Amino acid sequence: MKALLALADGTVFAGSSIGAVGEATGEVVFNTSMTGYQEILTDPSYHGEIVTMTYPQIGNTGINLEDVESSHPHLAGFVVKECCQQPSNWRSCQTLDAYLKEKGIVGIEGIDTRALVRHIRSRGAQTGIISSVDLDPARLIEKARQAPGLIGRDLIREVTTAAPYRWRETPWLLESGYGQQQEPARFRVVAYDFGIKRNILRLLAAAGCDLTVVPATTRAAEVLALRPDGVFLSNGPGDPAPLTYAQQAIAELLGKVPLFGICLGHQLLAIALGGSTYKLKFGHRGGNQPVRQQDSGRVEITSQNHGFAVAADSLPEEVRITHINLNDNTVEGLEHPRLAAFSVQYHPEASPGPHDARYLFGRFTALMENFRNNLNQGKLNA
Ligand SMILES: NC(=O)CC[C@H](N)C(=O)O
Repeated sequence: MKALLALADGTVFAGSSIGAVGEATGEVVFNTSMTGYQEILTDPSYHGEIVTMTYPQIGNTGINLEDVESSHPHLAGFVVKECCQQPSNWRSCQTLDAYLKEKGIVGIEGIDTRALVRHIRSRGAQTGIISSVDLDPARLIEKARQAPGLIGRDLIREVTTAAPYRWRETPWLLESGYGQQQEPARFRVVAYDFGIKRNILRLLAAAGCDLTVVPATTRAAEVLALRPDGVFLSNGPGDPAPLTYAQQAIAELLGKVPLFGICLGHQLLAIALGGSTYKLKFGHRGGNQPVRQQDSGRVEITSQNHGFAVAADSLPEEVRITHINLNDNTVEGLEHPRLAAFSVQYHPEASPGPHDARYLFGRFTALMENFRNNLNQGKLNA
């Protein structure tokens, strides 16, 4: 069945429908990961986005029941060059196409994804529409123009948990699959769910954190009432700027409890510290983004998925920029030593991607340990 992808600037690509028959609008972005499409589909940070995979064949290993980062796909639409109809993998139980159909995700294949990505890189990310029900280019371009962009919208309320829950699952092992936390946890951690990826929770559980996941709108006082040793600020979709309730909660937690943020959590922490964010031309999405640790000069290859970034010159003096992106020198990590808070723009949990940055989970537990010791010695008065 025929399908079209139309961009707000009037560019139209013709291809074939995959997944659900229908129409979907969102910001058209691209991800350069060669694999990991299941994790990408189910990463809640893609809510509101139409994701184009630059790797030409997607779906080769099918769909399994395990490699998911949340309960279901969140992205608005999916664009591939070729959707593999004969997957081969010992865990595969479904084709990508059947999965997208079952989950109601509209997709398109058979377009020149290289031309699309080059277009986005030169013109910038913009809204677009995939349709397999309306094939009139002019009408689709108009619908793409009418569709809301990402700026100024609160998307985290649409993906956050309705109620708090506990988490004990640990990372996947080849011999035994996902594990369960065994030893008594050393740290009580409250994790804000702005659209949290499960592998973050698994790695925190493996690092010895007793986890309570709370809705995005939870107030600081409610978090402190749980007497946490640390608070984690998750990844999530959309623009951090309009999320004033989350910024306020973080500002109230600063100095009272150690904080660790990833991606949207990093952006919200920066705003709570007095900084600001801006929209990148086309963002960073993929598994090979080089990031330099400013202290050691070491380079990590990182997994990333973001369209907004922290403005370096907006940060107050006490905030240290700890990591920078070597492709475009944007801020990739920061810390406020006195207030025991740090964050990264990239994804140390990978899923999918390299594991270079897993040390950050250990940094969080060390920070909590230190904070606790200082409290016990009556040293901390921040
Ligand atoms: N993965 C994320 O948390 C993304 C953060 C934010 N939504 C951005 O696009 O910049």
